[in-house]
Amino acid sequence: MQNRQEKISQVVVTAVQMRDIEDRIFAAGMPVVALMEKVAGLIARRIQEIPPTPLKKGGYILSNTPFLRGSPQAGGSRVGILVGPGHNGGDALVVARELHFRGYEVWIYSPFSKLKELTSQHLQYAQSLGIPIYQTIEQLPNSDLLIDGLFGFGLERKLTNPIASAINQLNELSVPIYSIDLPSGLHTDTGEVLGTAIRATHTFCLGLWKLAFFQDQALEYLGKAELIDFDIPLADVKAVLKDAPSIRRITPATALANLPLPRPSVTHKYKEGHLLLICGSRRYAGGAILTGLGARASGVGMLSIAVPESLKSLLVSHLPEALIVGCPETETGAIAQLQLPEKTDLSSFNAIACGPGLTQDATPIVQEVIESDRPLILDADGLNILAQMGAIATLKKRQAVTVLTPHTGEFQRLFPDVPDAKHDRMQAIREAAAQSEAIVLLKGSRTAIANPQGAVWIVPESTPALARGGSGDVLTGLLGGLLAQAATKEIPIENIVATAAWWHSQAGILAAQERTELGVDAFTLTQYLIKVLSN
Ligand SMILES: NC(=O)C1=CN([C@@H]2O[C@H](COP(=O)(O)OP(=O)(O)OC[C@H]3O[C@@H](n4cnc5c(N)ncnc54)[C@H](O)[C@@H]3O)[C@@H](O)[C@H]2O)[C@H](O)CC1
Ligand SMILES: [K+]
Repeated sequence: MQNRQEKISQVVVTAVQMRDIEDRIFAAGMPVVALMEKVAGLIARRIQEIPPTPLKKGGYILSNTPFLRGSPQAGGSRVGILVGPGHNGGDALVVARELHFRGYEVWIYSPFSKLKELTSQHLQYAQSLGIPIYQTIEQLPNSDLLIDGLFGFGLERKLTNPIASAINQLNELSVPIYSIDLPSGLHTDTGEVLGTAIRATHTFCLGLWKLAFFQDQALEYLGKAELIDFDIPLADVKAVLKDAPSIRRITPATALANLPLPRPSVTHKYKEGHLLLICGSRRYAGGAILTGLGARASGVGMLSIAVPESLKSLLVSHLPEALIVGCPETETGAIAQLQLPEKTDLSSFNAIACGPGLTQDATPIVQEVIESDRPLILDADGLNILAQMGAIATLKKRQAVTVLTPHTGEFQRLFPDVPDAKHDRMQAIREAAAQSEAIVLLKGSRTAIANPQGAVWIVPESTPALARGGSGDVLTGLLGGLLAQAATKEIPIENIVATAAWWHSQAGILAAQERTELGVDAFTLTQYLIKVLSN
């Protein structure tokens, strides 16, 4: 049985779901005022614990501000608290009061004339304590740290002046900003910037992860994100989420539950999955090698790689364990025809992964594998060819599972009529998966996966080091190898896809830690896959 904390860390909610969960807690008797006190108390404690971080703006380290280190009086830590009209502002005011009593030099910026009742009471008390309160941005004294409690999940509309311009000016200060719940100005679900938004160095997400934390467009505003768990009962989470298609963060515990894939002590290579990779062309030979090396790391029992004849010896030298199938090639050096060894046809394989480096000249091969009854991963040119065939109609005819692994550009070519993936990635992949009846893995800073039933899995951490040619080929091979093995082991395919995406990101993170972000070329990445498991 997973413990409560692990379960909570997998949940991702929308603003409406969060409000419904909160309402159940209040209806059950928890006083609003007590919950705010508890939540803000936890935030205040975390603020005092966090070591000073170098402030990065535009990629440059500006200063190493010694705020909140050691005795606040000695450090002279000055903390500015930004207070909005709702309960996000109320949280901020409780933090202000706590830090004031811990000896910090606190001031409050409260630009709104109308506040919710509880927020207004906390402001009144702060004033009675002698904490200075300012209404306009021009009056604000210097500070070592800002706490952003302007808006939380209650932000409904675009920010306008004067608050929008105040936020822009605050962002310009070379001062770290810690946001409460989420950076003010971000849409809680889409992560869209509503006019403007606070650029936080650190964000305390309250209670449950909100969807915005995994939307690419929000990432540069969030800084370092952490969950403040304030003991939301699991029963309330379940009660609210039961009918909604679930969105889950892939945690180390969930991914590692499948890794390495279980292998009985008595087995043989064909029982541990047989993967067929179809990849490469004279023009793109490296893609085939990288896909093969990704598959190697998966531990797949048997690996066959179909490439144009002229690439055969190259592939053999890089992957001596694989069966390299040299195929007749077009004048341009693409695979012209799949020529599998005698007594072998596509039904000999547990899974097929097709696409990296093929070029569009390999269209007949892609059509052939789509028509097969094998579990299939399509990537790169496999996706471009599918887009030309009409993705939705073509995929709906398949009998076996299909996994698509597009980046945003490929996604738009595949699904031109699905709402823009740049606006709301989760919604876009959900619709694409539902319409095509395929599993859709959308690559990005936070890769997300949807199944046709509407469930979504999110890779919660990654590294920009993976934004590099060939890194997707490695994922395709890895995923293919896992899928071929899973076909023999009754593990749900979605779990395998999520596991592969998590593993790939973790290898990037580990490689970047050891070699810097610049040192993670795709070949190096393949060498870190096993290290993720053996570390
Ligand atoms: N999740 C929990 O269980 C807890 C949440 N807490 C905190 O409360 C906020 C949500 O509070 P709420 O009052 O509902 O909303 P906000 O503070 O985000 O602000 C809404 C407030 O702002 C007005 N408004 C909305 N859009 C605009 C706009 N564009 N311009 C101006 N004003 C706007 C709106 O009318 C409301 O008055 C949550 O994030 C947590 O921080 C609890 O404290 C603890 C439990
Ligand atoms: K906020």
